[in-house]
Amino acid sequence: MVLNRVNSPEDLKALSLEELLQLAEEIRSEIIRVTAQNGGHLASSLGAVELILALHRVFESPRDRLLFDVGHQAYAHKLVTGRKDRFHTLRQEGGLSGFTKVSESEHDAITVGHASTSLAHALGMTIARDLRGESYHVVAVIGDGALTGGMALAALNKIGELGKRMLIVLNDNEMSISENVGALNKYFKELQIRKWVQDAEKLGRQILEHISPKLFGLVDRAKEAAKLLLHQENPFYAWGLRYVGPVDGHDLKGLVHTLEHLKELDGPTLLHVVTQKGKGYKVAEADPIYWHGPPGFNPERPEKVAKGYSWSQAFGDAVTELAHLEPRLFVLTPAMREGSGLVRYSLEHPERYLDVGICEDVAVTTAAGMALRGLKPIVAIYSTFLQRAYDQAIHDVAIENLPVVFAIDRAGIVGADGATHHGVFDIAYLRTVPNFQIAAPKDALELRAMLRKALEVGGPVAIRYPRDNVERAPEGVWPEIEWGRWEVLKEGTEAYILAFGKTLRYALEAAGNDPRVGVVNARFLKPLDKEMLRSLARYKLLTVEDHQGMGGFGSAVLEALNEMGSRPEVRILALPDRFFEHGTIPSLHRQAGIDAEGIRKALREMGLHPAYER
Ligand SMILES: CC(=O)c1sc(CCOP(=O)(O)OP(=O)(O)O)c(C)[n+]1Cc1cnc(C)nc1N
Ligand SMILES: [Mg+2]
Repeated sequence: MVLNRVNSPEDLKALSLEELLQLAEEIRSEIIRVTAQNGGHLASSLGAVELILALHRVFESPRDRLLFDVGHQAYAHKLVTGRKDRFHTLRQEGGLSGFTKVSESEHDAITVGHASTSLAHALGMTIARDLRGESYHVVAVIGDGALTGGMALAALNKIGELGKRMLIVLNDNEMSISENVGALNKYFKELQIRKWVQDAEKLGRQILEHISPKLFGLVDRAKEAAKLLLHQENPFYAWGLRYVGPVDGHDLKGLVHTLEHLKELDGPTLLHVVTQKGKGYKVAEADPIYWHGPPGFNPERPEKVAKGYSWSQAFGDAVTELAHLEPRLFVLTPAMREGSGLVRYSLEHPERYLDVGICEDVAVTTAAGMALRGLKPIVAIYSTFLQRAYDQAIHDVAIENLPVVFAIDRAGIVGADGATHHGVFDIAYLRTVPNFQIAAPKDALELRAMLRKALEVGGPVAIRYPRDNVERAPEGVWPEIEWGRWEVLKEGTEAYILAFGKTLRYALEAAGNDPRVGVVNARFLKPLDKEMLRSLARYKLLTVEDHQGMGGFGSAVLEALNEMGSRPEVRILALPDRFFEHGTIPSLHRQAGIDAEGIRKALREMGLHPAYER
């Protein structure tokens, strides 16, 4: 096993080409083995194996800084930078992160999980390097999907202007999670046609050199002139970059040769490599969408695992039906068609569906444009990724009180993707924005009711729901809902648990059949149901939410009680002021004290000991 002899990137330098090729295969097997047991970003990491080995062969990490955009394709990087013995802990609680993470290794140049940040990071590093008179290399690997992000393109603009030495490697596999979108993506495809031209040219060159070196010189000069013409419209030239490629991203020998050459060049260079997402694992090559991030699987007989019916699917089914009832409805996604449950919708309503690419800011402001011209847009977006469009939500939607619905998926702790992906800030960052209304349904029926009503109430409405399974609601059923009204699910004589969203299940479990403890489905956070809150102010109150405590649902309840001059005993159960790493959702909820056990503990502390303890 070659991998056994690799404990740092330094060890790659001593390997022969055959050993490097052997190492690539061993790394592929290890990625498959561990992802099969832990789940993870399989296809992206399989596609980047040769590229990562070539980079570590040519550059000297950690002196040279290798940046991986999103960081989900970097499993090979982890394996050759001293973490192979811990690789089996990938994405497990207390184990290796599924992305690169500065605090995890000196070889991890940036902490990532959100896309399109690598180029601005690289820009900053080259400025720091030059200002401090240092001379290391800065290399940023960015996928074709991540390059659809506005901050990547804006950083390119600056990189090209400053002209500082750096290498940008565009890892082009024509895929985001779904098929990639955008004009640049189309252009890359054309360039790849040129790749076949290059291959033919290479063959022609060999023949010519064999026949007549003179003739070869003539043709070579003609080719250079043509190339200049052909490349004129190459946008990377307009961005002030040297463009090289496209080259085969799985040709380890060719990559090493090219990188050795590019390493010597000054200024910013973009190397366009063409890879196959899922390379080396038939099922992942055939279906890079499912195998982008599969849950565990049997590596010998890899089959798709049928997941339960999720909130995302409940949302997708609801909007697919709703579009038949409301012709002005339009659904937008920032590159998360599968994740947001929109495959069915996109097939049934292609003319009212838009994947803008990995650019949440564009999704929100495009929706604002649609709303200004009479459509009823719904932006389907993960809580964590909505953070990328906060100003757009305020500046382009809320100020004019536009009718844009935000279907916020993955609201709350999300599990193995960890701190970069937990959706635990959206209540705080939306609640303070005038005109925004915020709700959280208790089940799929209530989600349908809220979505339909949200299209009528006007103004920006955020409906948040968790990463979880949910009981399917019958098609065609659209229950009524009293907008802004909470729902008492269980009466109590001494205390009430006010639960927002997913934690309602924990509240009901904790209250059990204790007659002293009532439970409220506090499904509207803005507007808060102040009438019911006033009526409950004579009881002890316990709020519980899957969100940061600061600025969350509990804060809103306290502010409202203060406004009405009520001073009941109130306890807030929410996430403490720290980041939560990767782990299972139940375990992280337990750590945060917002699960049924945490609620029981809080009730005891409020003097409501369970009967068996009295
Ligand atoms: C992991 C994750 O959350 C990924 S990986 C990915 C596709 C990246 O495509 P790229 O071409 O860059 O890489 P490839 O997989 O190698 O093809 C997306 C959209 N996401 C979700 C996502 C959405 N929006 C933002 C801002 N960041 C992320 N990470
Ligand atoms: Mg890609």
